[in-house]
Amino acid sequence: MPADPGSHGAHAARPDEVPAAANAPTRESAAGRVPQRLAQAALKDLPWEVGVAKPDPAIVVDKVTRTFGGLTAVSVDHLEVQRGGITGLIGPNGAGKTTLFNLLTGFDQPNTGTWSFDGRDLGRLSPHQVARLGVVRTFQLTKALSRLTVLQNMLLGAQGQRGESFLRALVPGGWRAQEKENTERAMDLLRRFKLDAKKDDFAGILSGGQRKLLEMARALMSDPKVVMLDEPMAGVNPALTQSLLGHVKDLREEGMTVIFVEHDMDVVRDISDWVVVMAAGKIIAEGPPESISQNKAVVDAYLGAHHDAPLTVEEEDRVLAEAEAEVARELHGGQPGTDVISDGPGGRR
Ligand SMILES: Nc1ncnc2c1ncn2[C@@H]1O[C@H](COP(=O)(O)OP(=O)(O)OP(=O)(O)O)[C@@H](O)[C@H]1O
Repeated sequence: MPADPGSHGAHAARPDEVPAAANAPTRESAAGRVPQRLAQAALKDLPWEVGVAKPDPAIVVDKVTRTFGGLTAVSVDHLEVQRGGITGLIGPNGAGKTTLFNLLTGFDQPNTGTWSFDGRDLGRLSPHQVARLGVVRTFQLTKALSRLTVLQNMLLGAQGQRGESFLRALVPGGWRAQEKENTERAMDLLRRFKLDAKKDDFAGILSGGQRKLLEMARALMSDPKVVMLDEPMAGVNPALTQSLLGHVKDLREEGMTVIFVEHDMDVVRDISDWVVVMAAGKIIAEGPPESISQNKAVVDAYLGAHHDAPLTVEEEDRVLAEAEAEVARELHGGQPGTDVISDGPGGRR
C-alpha cells in the first residue's frame, strides 16, 4: 500500500499514550516511567532536522553510500538512531530503505562510509558477526523458507543470526546441547507469538499475519539489542494488526531499539517515537510522527514518486533492471544476499 503522508488514521499516536503491551508485562524503569515515555521524552525537544544528534544513539551512520551501476541507492550523510525507541523508516518505492537495512546488518557493503552500534564499528562485518553484536533484521518469508516447518525456520534463524558453523556441529555433544537450547528458545518464542501449535506446519501455509509473527520471532532467536523490521505489517489482515503492533511495542518495553520500514502511515504514526524519511537514497526529513505529514519535502517526494507521466528512458531501464533482479532472486531460491546486479565493492553475486 502506498504511503500517504497526508492521511490521518484511526491509530494516531497520542503523546501521552502508554502502550497496552499485549503479550508481556509493561516494565517500569527505576524512575517509574515506561520505556515509551522515556524514548519520547528523550526525543521531545530535538529540532526536526536531518542528521540531528540524539541524546543516546545506539546506531550512528556517517557518509554511507551504495551505488548499483549508475544508480545511487543510498547516500546518507549522517543518521543517529535513539536507543530504546521505535524509529520508523519511510519513503517512496525505491528510496533506498531496504538497501540501508542490508548495509546496517552486514548483508551488503557500501562504497563509502562508516556505521557503528554502541560505538563499535560495524563496517565489513558479516551478517552473523553483526547479529552476534546484537543487531538483527527480519526477512520476508521466501519461497525456500515456506517449504520448511515453522520450527525449522526458527532454528535456521538461530543458525543464520548466530553464525553456528559446520565445525561446531563436529564437536561431540556440543551440537546436540546447542540444538536443545535453540529448540527450547524457539518454543518459548513460538508460545509468546501464539505459533506453538503450528510448529510442525509448513511456513508456507501460514496466513500473512502469522508469517509476520514468525519473521519477528525468528529475528529474536539471537536475543538482539537492535531489531530491524522489514514491513512488519505488509499483508496482515486487520484482525492481527493490533496483535502485531502490540508485539512491536513489547520489543521497546523489553529495552530493545527498533527500526522498521513500513508503508502504512497509520502504523507509522501509531508506533513510532521518531520517523526518518528517505527519498532517492537520501534522508530528506526526520522528526516525531506528527512533524512528517506537514513537511513539504516529504509531500513532494511522495507526489513525485506517484506521478503518472510516462517513464523516462533511465526510469524504464531501472524498472527493467529491477524486474530482472527480481526474477534472478526467484531463480536463486529467494535467499537474501543473492542479488545478481551488483557492482559495488562488497556486492553479492
Ligand atoms: N541488487 C541490486 N541491484 C541493482 N539495483 C538495486 C539492487 N538493490 C536495490 N537496487 C536499487 O536501489 C534502489 C533502492 O532500492 P531499495 O529496495 O533499497 O528501495 P526501498 O526504499 O526499499 O523500496 P521499496 O519500498 O519499493 O521496497 C532502487 O532503485 C532499486 O532498484
